Amino acid sequence: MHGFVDALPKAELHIHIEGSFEPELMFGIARRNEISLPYADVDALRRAYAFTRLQDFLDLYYQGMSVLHTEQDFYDLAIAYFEKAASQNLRYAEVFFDPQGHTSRGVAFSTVIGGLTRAIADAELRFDLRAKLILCFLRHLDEADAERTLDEALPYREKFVGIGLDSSEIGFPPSKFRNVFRRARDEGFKIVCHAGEEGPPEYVWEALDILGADRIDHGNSALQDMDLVRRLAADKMPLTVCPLSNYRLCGVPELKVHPAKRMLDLGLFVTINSDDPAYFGGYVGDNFKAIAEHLPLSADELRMMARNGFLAGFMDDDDRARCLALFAEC
Ligand SMILES: Nc1ncnc2[nH]cnc12
Ligand SMILES: [Zn+2]
Repeated sequence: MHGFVDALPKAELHIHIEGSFEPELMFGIARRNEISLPYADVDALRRAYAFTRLQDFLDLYYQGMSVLHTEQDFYDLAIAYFEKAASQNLRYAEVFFDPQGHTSRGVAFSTVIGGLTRAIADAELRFDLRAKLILCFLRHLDEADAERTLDEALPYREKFVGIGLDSSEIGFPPSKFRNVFRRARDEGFKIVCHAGEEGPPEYVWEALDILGADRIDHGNSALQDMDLVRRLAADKMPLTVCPLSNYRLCGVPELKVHPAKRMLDLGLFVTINSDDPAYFGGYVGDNFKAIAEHLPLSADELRMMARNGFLAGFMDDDDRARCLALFAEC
């Protein structure tokens, strides 16, 4: 099964670039910027990656990203992700970034987007991997902050395809951001939203009906509401499911009870993604292998989920046809 998974061409639509920050690179960049991290070494930092819920992880995620300052730092972060993911046959990625996590520390928006877009251009040449950016608002901040971030981003509008919503979920419903997402939609951006990772099915309804989401990031709690399941299935709404993330954040006690198989059986449109691979112990291929090992999935189901990643990507029809042709051989 591992050889089959290795050979599958993969797309991932749910990867936070700041969550791909491996401890070795983090220490290297911290040293370069003369910043000290509150851990003795890489092993001590990795030992801290024992999470019981989303917020435990987010606390370390924001601490880790705080060593990123220069355009080169963002380039190094992104090119390392592309190189690693390409080694697992990643061919297409839509990459989230959290500008407020950087601009709030005095790093210019142009520095962040400059480094990321330079890495995307190099990844295409070096790894035959195409990537696009999705700008995410932090939902623990207020809507006015998201509005200011959108204003700041609009001069760079050609450099990203969508707008998303991430960070702490419970207590921060999508409806809190209805105005800024209406503006983002009117500006022509695709909309994605983390919903149902830890939060209730109502947040998934809000992402659909109030934000107008084109995809739902996670969506696990939708399984608690059969009307919502029927709606998601009828709309062929893509769910960007993240098995190792759910396991490491204790959303599921064991991978063998991960809902990916149940979602497929209910007719949902499932894609497989890594979320924050440096923190959750695996890149996109590792996520496919984890579910292939622990769930009763057929080769056809694994292939379908890999194809779904390309079907749900925000790319034009020619690019999609080129990507889907990769499946002719597997
Ligand atoms: N899994 C996740 N959920 C919400 N916000 C995030 N930001 C980075 N990873 C996240
Ligand atoms: Zn995420």
